[in-house]
Amino acid sequence: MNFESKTAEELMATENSAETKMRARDVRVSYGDTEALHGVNLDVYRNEVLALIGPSGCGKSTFLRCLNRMNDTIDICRVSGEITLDGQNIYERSIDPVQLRARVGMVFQKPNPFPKSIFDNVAYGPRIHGFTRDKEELRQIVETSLRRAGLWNEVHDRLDEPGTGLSGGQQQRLCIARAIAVNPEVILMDEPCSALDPIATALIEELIDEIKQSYTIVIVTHNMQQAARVSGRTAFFHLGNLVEVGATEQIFTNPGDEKTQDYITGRFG
Ligand SMILES: Nc1ncnc2c1ncn2[C@@H]1O[C@H](COP(=O)(O)OP(=O)(O)OP(=O)(O)O)[C@@H](O)[C@H]1O
Repeated sequence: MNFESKTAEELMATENSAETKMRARDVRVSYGDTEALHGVNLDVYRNEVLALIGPSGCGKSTFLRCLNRMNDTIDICRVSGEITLDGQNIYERSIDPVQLRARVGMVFQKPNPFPKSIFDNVAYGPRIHGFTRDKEELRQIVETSLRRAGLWNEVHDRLDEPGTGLSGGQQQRLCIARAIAVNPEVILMDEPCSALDPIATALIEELIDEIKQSYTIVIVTHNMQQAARVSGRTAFFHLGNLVEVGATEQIFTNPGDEKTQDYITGRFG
């Protein structure tokens, strides 16, 4: 059987298997009276890079924000359906969204370092979550996170300087270091390179390639070459629906749906 072309029933059957890190079932999202996502079923596998692609306004970012309840912060937004992380419904009352966002971190389109020093940007999460017993442990976490984000060599001698003083690409790597510092399991990236030049973009793509062994990554991108370069699977969204999901190579060379074909060949979007 083709692993990538499971029916909804077969997907349900895998719900508790170790390969599924996050599972979305019949996810509907409305902003006020307007439904933006019309019942999405999608699994995110452990340690994969999953790319979400599709024309502007199709609901990629809306879906991404469901995965760590960032939509909770939008007053008019309503989410229904079920999303699980390791089998647990993340919309249960008992789930603290702040704790959830430590497990499912997020990197935004525009680098958004806090108006704090480089050190404090990375130390912020471990401090508020009480991860460290002493200053040395915190320093270690900051160094490790900056190293993993490929930024240590550029900033180790100016950790006290403001994060906002770095270049755009460095700021984005700082934001990745900040996400990594709380030891997340999943990292959501919402067009993380759209504000960056090609060199800074290449560095972020290399970084994604390096860190994917340790994290599950879901990335929204408008750049199809980027999806092809960084992801193992790609999901194509259109007008609030998930049209298809499959191995990236298959989606880009032999998509199952005409709409996907039209999008990847530039006929719309
Ligand atoms: N905060 C919001 N308030 C009202 N409507 C919203 C809000 N955010 C998104 N929408 C609407 O939901 C739909 C999906 O938007 P979303 O940003 O998820 O799409 P997208 O595929 O990520 O688009 P893009 O590629 O342009 O970022 C759009 O019609 C958009 O106008």
